[in-house]
Amino acid sequence: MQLALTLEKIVKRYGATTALGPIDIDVRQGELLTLLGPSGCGKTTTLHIIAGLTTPTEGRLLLNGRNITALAPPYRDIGLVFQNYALFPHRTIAENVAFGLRMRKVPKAEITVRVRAILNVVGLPNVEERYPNQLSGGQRQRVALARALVIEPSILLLDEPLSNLDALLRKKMRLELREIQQRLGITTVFVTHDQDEAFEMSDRVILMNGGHIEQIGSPEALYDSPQTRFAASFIGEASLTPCTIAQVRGDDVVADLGGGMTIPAKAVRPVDGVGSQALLMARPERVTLSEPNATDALPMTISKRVFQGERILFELTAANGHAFQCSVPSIEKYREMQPGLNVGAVLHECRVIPGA
Ligand SMILES: Nc1ncnc2c1ncn2[C@@H]1O[C@H](COP(=O)(O)OP(=O)(O)OP(=O)(O)O)[C@@H](O)[C@H]1O
Repeated sequence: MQLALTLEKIVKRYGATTALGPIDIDVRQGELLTLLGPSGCGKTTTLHIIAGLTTPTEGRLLLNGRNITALAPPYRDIGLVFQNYALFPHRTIAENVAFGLRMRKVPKAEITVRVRAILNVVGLPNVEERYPNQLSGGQRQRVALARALVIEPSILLLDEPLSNLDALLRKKMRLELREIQQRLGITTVFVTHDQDEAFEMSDRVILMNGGHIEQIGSPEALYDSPQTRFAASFIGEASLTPCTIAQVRGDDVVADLGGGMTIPAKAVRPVDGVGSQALLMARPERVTLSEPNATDALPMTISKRVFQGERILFELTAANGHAFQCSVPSIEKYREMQPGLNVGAVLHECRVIPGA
């Protein structure tokens, strides 16, 4: 595994307040790594430190093995795309895209060829002579991407690049962006607070919270094995219930939720043994409904029903008072189920987070 960029013990303090860190991040060659997390968690600060727009209070940055911590932004070999495009309004698209090449004193003839080529890559042939206000939001964002890519940077930084686009275009653009990133094989660090975007686009996701890293992993790993209460509640929908470990065999455990309710689950890391406290995570789409007395099913009552179009979300309440969410496809058999109905619920593929 080749590393493109390393953040070593990076800290950012404003006066007495630590906004970020210490954090360590390794960005692998060619991957798309996403910084995900709620507002104020430190995503932008991290990205700006990589770009050289913010100076870290402590720590080192290595780009392809070279220490760039003290290097000014233009010398960092980094392409940057912001959410507001930041195009020059009175310059043509060709001039906008050519900007970085002109700064680098690339010969004119070569600039023309490279600008045309990169506009083709982002799917915008024949717009060179237009001005930014003659393009749609999605097209402008592709111009901003072309401008960052034309200098052939070692690393591409994307700061919420899709957040100014409407929902439909956003969905289309994230697939396009990912496709371009993979085709070029360009190492990319992407900032978003949108989980769907992070999941669809990333090789790995860094979940941040309060200036520190909560968890790093593939989208699947984050979804399937959240390591903390925060990760379990931030990523996807989940019912989280305190439990006591009743049985342990490797990572297979039985969680005791009280009132005679026990549920088999997988521990996301070794538990502290029988009797230890943990958190049980059940994903709504992994709950199936059957008759109240079906084998293996837990007796519950539908306490709430939310019609969502494609799916129906039920809240189920067990006799011991614990509530669970259950998401089912919007088909006839479920449409008829209303609050007050007694059902049997099977909670599949539950996880146990030790000590959370
Ligand atoms: N110039 C500054 N002075 C003081 N504190 C700052 C400054 N810039 C950022 N912070 C603080 O640093 C923390 C991290 O901010 P940052 O902008 O990196 O968060 P973020 O995850 O990008 O949030 P958002 O999604 O809202 O952009 C926040 O608590 C913020 O208030």
